[in-house]
Parts: sequence; C-alpha cells; structure tokens
Amino acid sequence: MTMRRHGETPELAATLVDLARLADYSFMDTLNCDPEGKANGADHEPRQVFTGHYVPVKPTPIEHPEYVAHSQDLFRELGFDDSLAQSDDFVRMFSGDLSELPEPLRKVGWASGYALSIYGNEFYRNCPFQTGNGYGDGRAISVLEAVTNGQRWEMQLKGGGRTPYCRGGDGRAVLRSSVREFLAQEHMHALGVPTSRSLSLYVSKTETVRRPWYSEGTRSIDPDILVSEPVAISTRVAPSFIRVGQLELFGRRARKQEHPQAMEELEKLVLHLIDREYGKEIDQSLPTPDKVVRLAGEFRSRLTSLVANWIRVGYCQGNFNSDNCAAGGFTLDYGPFGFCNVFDPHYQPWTGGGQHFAFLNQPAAAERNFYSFCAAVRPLLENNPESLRQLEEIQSEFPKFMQAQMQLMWAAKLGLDHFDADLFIELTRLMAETPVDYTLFFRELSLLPGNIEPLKKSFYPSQAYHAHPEKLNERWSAWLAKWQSLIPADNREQLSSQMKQVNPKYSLKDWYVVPAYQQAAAGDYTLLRELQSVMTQPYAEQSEDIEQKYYRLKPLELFDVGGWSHYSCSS
Ligand SMILES: Nc1ncnc2c1ncn2[C@@H]1O[C@H](COP(=O)(O)OP(=O)(O)OP(=O)(O)O)[C@@H](O)[C@H]1O
Ligand SMILES: [Mg+2]
Repeated sequence: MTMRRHGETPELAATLVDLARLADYSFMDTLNCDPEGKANGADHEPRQVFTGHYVPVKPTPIEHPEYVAHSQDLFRELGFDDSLAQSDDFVRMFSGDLSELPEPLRKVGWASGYALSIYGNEFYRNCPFQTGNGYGDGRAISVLEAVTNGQRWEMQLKGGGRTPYCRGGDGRAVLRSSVREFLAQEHMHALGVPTSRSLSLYVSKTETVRRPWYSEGTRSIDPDILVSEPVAISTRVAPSFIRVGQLELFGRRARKQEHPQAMEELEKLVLHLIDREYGKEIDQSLPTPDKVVRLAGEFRSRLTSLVANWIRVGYCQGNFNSDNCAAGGFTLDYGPFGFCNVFDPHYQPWTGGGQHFAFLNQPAAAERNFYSFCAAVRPLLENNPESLRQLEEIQSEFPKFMQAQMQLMWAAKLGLDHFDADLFIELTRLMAETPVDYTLFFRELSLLPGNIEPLKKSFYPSQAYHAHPEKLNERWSAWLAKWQSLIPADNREQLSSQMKQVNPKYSLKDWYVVPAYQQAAAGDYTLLRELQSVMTQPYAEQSEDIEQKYYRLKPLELFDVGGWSHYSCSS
C-alpha cells in the first residue's frame, strides 16, 4: 500500500493490492505449525496445543465495524495514505474479516502459545488444563507480516475473537481498554520509549460484551457493577510479538523433554527471535550457543534501558509478568498500566498486581523476567559449559547494569553529567513528603528556576506541607541550591532544552483518558483525537489552551476513584 498519487482514484488506493505486495509469510515455513490445527482456522474452542509455534486461527469479525482512529505517524512510516483507514476493504480486514482478501494475503491468521512466570515463579494454574498447553494468545490474532522500507512488521488484531488459548474467554476487547492501549502505544513511541505500535482501531456499532467495571465515582477497590460495552478491535504492530513467556513455554518443554522435537522447537524459536529482533546486532553465521549468549547480552541492555525509560516518563506497566515482557525489549500489553501523577515509589494502578510490580520496583521485576528468559534458553547450552558460564555471568550482572541505567536516567532528568547519590536521595524524600506531581516537577526544573517558587506549581496540597511549610521550603531551597551548584553555569539555554527532551511536558494520565473513552462510547471522538494530537508530541510546549487542560495537578476529588485511579481488571 503506497502513498496515493495525484490522479489516482480513491477506489484504487483503497484496494489491498499493495498490502499484498508487502506481505511475506515465509516464517510459516521456518517455524512449526501445530499439527492438530485446522487449516481453515476454524479453531476457536479452548484445547491443549502440545507442539508447534503457532496455530492457524481465523479471526471473528466484529459486527458492523465503525472507524474510530488510526495512527497517522505509523501510516506515514509504512507509506500508507490516511484515507485507507476508512476504506472498505481495509476496515474489513482490520476489523477481523479476512474472507475476501486477495492472494498472497491469507484468509487465516495465527495465534501462539506462551507460558507464564509471575515474578520469576513458574505458573501452570493459569492454564485450564493445568499443563501450560492451553495458555497463550487468547484474543490476539496476527493477520499479516509485511516488509516495508527494509523493516519487517507483524500486524496483530487484539480482540479478534477466540483462539484455542481463550480459556473460556470471549476473545473480545472492549472499546474502553482498546482506546487506552491505542493512545498509550503511540504516546510511548513519541516519548522515545520502545513499544508495540498502534495501526488502527474499529468499534462495533451493535456488538457488546459484559465486563465487571466501576460505578461512576466509586472508591471501591474492586469493580462493583457489570457493564455492557461495545467491542472493538485494535491492531498493533511490532517486528515480532515473541514474549519471554513464549520462550519459556518451549524452554520448559525442552527441559522436561516433553516430546522428541522439543529442543529443536526451542532452537527454532530463539533463532527466529534473533532474526526478527536482533538481526543487526547478532552475526548470522555464529553457531547457536554463541548466538544465544549474544542474545542474552543484547536483551539485557534493551530491557534495562526500557525499564529506566519507563521510570523516566512516569510509567508503571502494572502487570510485568514474563508473558507481558516482549523478548524484543519493548513495551507490550497496555492493560492495567498507568502514568503516575504524584511521585510515589509504590504507585501501582492495578489492584491485583501487588507491590512487586509497583513504579520503582520495576527494575526488580525486570530482573525476574530476565532470569526467566535465561532459564528458558539454557537448555540450548547444555552441552557447552563455556557458553553456560557466559550466560550465568550475564545473568548475575543484571542488577549492576540495571543500576547503571537508572543512574544515567536520573542524572539526565536532573541535567547532570554524573549521578549524585546524596542529591538524589534528598530529592526523593522531598518529592514523597511534599508530595509533588512527577511530570510537573521535572518539567518545571527543566526551566532552571532561580528559586523554589516555580516548583511549587507541582506541589499537591497536603497536611504534611501545610503543617510545616517553612521547614519543607527550607529543605527545598537547600536542595535547589545544591543542585544549582552541580549544573554547568554556562550555556543554560542548551541545558534547559536538553532537559526538556528528557522530561516530557505531557503524559497520558488516566483522568484524561476516561472522558475520551466515555465520549467515544457515545460515538463522539473529539476528545480522543485531541489526546492523540497532544500525546504524540509530549515534549512540545503546545498551545496555552492545551497547557491549561493537560499541564496541571490531578484534581483531588479524582484520587482513589475506581477506573480513574485504579482498576482490578482492565480488559
Ligand atoms: N476476553 C478474553 N478472551 C480470551 N482470552 C483473554 C481475554 N482477556 C484476556 N485473555 C487472555 O488472558 C491472558 C492474560 O491476559 P492479559 O491481560 O495479560 O493479556 P491481554 O491484555 O489480552 O493481552 P496481551 O498480553 O496480548 O496484550 C492472555 O493470554 C490473554 O490473551
Ligand atoms: Mg498480556
């Protein structure tokens, strides 16, 4: 699909011919297909999948799809014309109906199995058969691999209907969670944080499903009502959707010698991962054990950098299990995530997630996922003590690398060349005690204030502050003076603009998104479009009107409100 040239008819541009030209399904021959999978993809009942990397599955289209949004940025990168997003055959394909696709596009998509480790502990209970063979993409179905400008992309429908891994679920996603994920992916990309991307979002005008959710204004921790919500399909795009959990599924099978091809299937998946995600970093001609060791080193650097970036922008993934940890080292699965308002090391929007996935615990959670990754690939090194030793060294040095990334990140947020532990510790104390709005504080600091007055814009009213304003103000002033003595005195303008590239002005807080998806459910996409525009340029100052709306403290009455501040389930 190319840019529409002048003089071309919309009908021509709206065909899928160019998309078909970009299509490349060669992986289907490299990887193993589940031998029990039905070739026509009519495989929608939960069942055990014992072998194979993917199962052919036909998506279930949503009824009467309506266009909600597409990512103009990603369309541009792919060379797609914006008008395509609303053209009939594009809408049909990306709302789940593959039945009329021309060759070589395929009328059947695919889903993959994966395993789950929660904070490093292997789980089987999540699988309805208690074996792990029934867990995986329960509602995510890939429909296309395409190569454009030398980059290969996999396109995956989320909410595209049941797969053998649906575990009794309906295979659907609702508009609410789809809007959140759609906006968040493109926002993260604009923030410079590696992520799966958003292609398109369509909603059904007639089909709804019931989900537990929060009544308006409730402070209940758990959802207190069941609501009927329109179903939607969003399409996300990435070089691959291989998760640490997916490597684990095959690693566990190889470790337990579950079937004769188990080791070969693990090796194929690992080589596929390298090809899709690490082709530039890892030499094709190396023997597998060397490739595995290189892979571990590269993944460690991506993962540590990713998590430091999350913390830089105030992001909490919320559910950082191994099955939500992309092996390509980018952000995946925007379910119970959140961007923090108040700085709080324990910030965790998902009430079911526990403290181990909270904001500043994410480096430790990443470490656990990295250990699960190492355990998954280890069987490939069994006969190779030297490679095993190297893998163990890479694993044991994870905390050191993670800490180095964190210190680099904090130094950059503060505009410093070096991390200063004392300055940082006093800052986190002050930020927590006052308390401050994380985004506003660092953005105001990026303007290099001469005194603490401008920083007060980020202070939330609190008893602690009001009880002893002089005391805290004094400590803030002392902190600021010390900070000023550490930043370079010359070229302040350059320092300020550098800090503004690290400290975003806008981030996608939930209290901005709730009204947008509520409006969208009523068929009005005005707010959603505004958020799309504001949040895809998060470092820019933007207009005064936008600043007044989106650069401010969270209203106190919205704290602790279910659906606005926390959720027990987000799907
Ligand atoms: N409505 C549903 N129907 C079928 N399966 C579901 C449904 N909701 C979640 N699942 C499956 O439950 C598992 C855990 O859910 P989780 O919230 O991590 O994933 P998700 O948000 O669906 O997906 P992803 O990780 O692909 O972004 C996943 O395997 C997912 O596919
Ligand atoms: Mg998930």
